[in-house]
Amino acid sequence: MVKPRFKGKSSINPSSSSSNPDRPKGAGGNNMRDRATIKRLNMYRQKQRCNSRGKVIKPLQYQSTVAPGTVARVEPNIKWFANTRVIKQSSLQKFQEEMGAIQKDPYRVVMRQSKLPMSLLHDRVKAHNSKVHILDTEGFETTFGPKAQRKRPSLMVGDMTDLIEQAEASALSYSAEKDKDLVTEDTGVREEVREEIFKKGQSKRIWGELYKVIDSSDVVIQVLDARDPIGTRSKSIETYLKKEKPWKHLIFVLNKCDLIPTWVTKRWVAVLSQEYPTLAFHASLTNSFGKGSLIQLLRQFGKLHTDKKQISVGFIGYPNVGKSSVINTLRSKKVCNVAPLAGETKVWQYITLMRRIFLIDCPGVVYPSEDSETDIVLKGVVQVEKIRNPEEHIGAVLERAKPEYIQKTYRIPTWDTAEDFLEKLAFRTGKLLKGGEPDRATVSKMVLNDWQRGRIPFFVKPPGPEGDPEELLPVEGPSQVAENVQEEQPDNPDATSEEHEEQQQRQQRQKEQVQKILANVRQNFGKINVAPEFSEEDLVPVEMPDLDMSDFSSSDEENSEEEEDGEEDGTTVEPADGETEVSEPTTAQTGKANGNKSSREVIRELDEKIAKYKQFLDRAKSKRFSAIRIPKALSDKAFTDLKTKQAATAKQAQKKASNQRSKKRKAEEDEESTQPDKLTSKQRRAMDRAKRSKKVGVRYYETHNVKNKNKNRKAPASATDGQKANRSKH
Ligand SMILES: Nc1nc2c(ncn2[C@@H]2O[C@H](COP(=O)(O)OP(=O)(O)OP(=O)(O)O)[C@@H](O)[C@H]2O)c(=O)[nH]1
Repeated sequence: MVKPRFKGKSSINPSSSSSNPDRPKGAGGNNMRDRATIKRLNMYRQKQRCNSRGKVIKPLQYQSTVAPGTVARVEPNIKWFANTRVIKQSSLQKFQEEMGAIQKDPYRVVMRQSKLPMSLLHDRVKAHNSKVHILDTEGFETTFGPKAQRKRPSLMVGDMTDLIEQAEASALSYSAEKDKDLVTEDTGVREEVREEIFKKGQSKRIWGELYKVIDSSDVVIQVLDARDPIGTRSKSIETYLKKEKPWKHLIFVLNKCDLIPTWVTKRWVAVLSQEYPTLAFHASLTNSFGKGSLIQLLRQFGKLHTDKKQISVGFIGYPNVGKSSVINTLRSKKVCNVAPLAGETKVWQYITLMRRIFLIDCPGVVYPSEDSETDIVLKGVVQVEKIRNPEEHIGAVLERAKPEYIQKTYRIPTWDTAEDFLEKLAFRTGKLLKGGEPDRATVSKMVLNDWQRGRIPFFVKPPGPEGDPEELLPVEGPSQVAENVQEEQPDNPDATSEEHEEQQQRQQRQKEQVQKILANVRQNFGKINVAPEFSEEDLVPVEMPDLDMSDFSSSDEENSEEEEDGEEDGTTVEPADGETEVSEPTTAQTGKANGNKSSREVIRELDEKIAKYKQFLDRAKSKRFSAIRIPKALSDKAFTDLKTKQAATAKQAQKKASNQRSKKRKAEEDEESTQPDKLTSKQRRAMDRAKRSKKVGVRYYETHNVKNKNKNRKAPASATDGQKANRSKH
């Protein structure tokens, strides 16, 4: 009987295909691929098969999964045990004893510790509460005795009573509100996470930019908003500069002085000068204030660093305080982008002011503080368009600004609440939604924009009672700063007395230099053009020492002088600019000078001055300047003085003119008698006209009398021309 053949599927593939790893030997000739190569090649070639619905029906090799619960076996491999060494207990003990002895011996060293199983030397499991065996390694005498050499831990207290006192003091000063670790009952109410827009100016990148600017600057200028100098000031950066970079000069620039009354500027300058040199500033390309003083100050600082090729001046400060605007004002052109939106400056940038002075603009930085969202909005850090609920901040605006300013700005006489105010404003301005509903959001944005751009008069009152600040707060800036300079010098205990003396002398010299620099910078605040109209209540008369006609054209003069100053020649010019208090010609002096001039020149000068004065007043009216508050008596005096002077000079001029006229007439008559008879009357008139110097009214006659005008055109330009024409006719 024939044995039945095995009908099941054989695991060995008998085919002689080159892709068959099981193919019989010699089927592919002598140069046959081995089994492993064929398997690898097959692996590369394989493709996953899916059904029409995209479900995998044949996974790739090595990607197949087995059903859960399937018992799979892993092939044991000798390689798993390759790195394991087995050691007998007796060998381990020997190792521990011998190595332990060597390790304890201070005169011997265990070499190649990383190659040896050093962990076997120590107990694997250490007791959690194991004692510190100090006495195992050190003797009692050197550890605890009176001759103890062991370092003591530095404790906050010396003895028990100290500890008790301290504990009592800290218990008294404890406040549950500040305790971050206090476990409180969860009421389910959570503070809403601050929106991203309120974190503007606080990013790591911006702080990085700030430190880059500080590191690169020799003089750091902190620009403050005059409306709220303390709110836009960073004490932390000041302390950082004082501690870490004491050799850098820090100055405050109180910008936007045009938005606050002059007495407030004066007072803030006095207050802030007690800590750092402070300058009032109004950034504007056409009507600036403080530019001359600042340039002058920078030049003087440049002189202090004669060892350097140039000095860099970094402008730091809160967003939107006007850092870029100050730089543009100093350069008298737009070199930095400026916008009423915070965060316009994105990265630091270098600007050359002069050959030896570079300016660095820095993005605005928001310093860590406890400011609420409303505070942040009102300081102008957030773009109004991005605020989700602008209505929420209107209450604060109405609280901070005086009602009369709000009434004047928006022409709304009364309101009860912020909502009521918004409704009334929406109706007044026609900002209505469908169905006549007031559009509170739009109106709120409008108010916030006005606030940020300084259209609503507002300022934080400086400390101290109202009045002339100079009487109340003596400006101690220079001496104070000089003291700071002295303080900032690091102590050097090893220095010899000679070195010490030298150091002191150097300090003294530096002190004197800084004092001299700051003594030069005195500003005449009377020249600030204050834009908003403040009420009488907010205005305190400020003394204006040099109130002369020239004051009204100050900005132009100042600019021109500064341009001279700002020449890139690097030479130093002694301080002399319009708004710094340099002695200006008094009226008496000008009067004296006038005496030497001809009356016509005097009249022209006076006319020019009157024109300038008129122009200034027109500008003031159109911009609704409360401007320089000139005490009425003073302005009346200035006017009457001017009028009498003008009248006197006019009379003089008239007299002289009539004298001259009669003289001229005589001369003409004489001339006429000597003239040749040949000339016709027409020619004579033409000659006369050519000879005669132009008088007032001549031009009017020429241009308005059409008949004469035509004649004039036809007439030859000069007598000689006329003669030539005649000759050619003949
Ligand atoms: N009234 C008035 N406005 C000013 C003055 N200086 C700057 N501004 C305005 O303030 C706004 C902000 O000025 P920027 O120079 O862009 O301020 P910034 O500090 O550089 O702002 P960031 O780029 O955010 O750091 C602009 O709309 C300026 O016109 C000033 O002296 N008076």
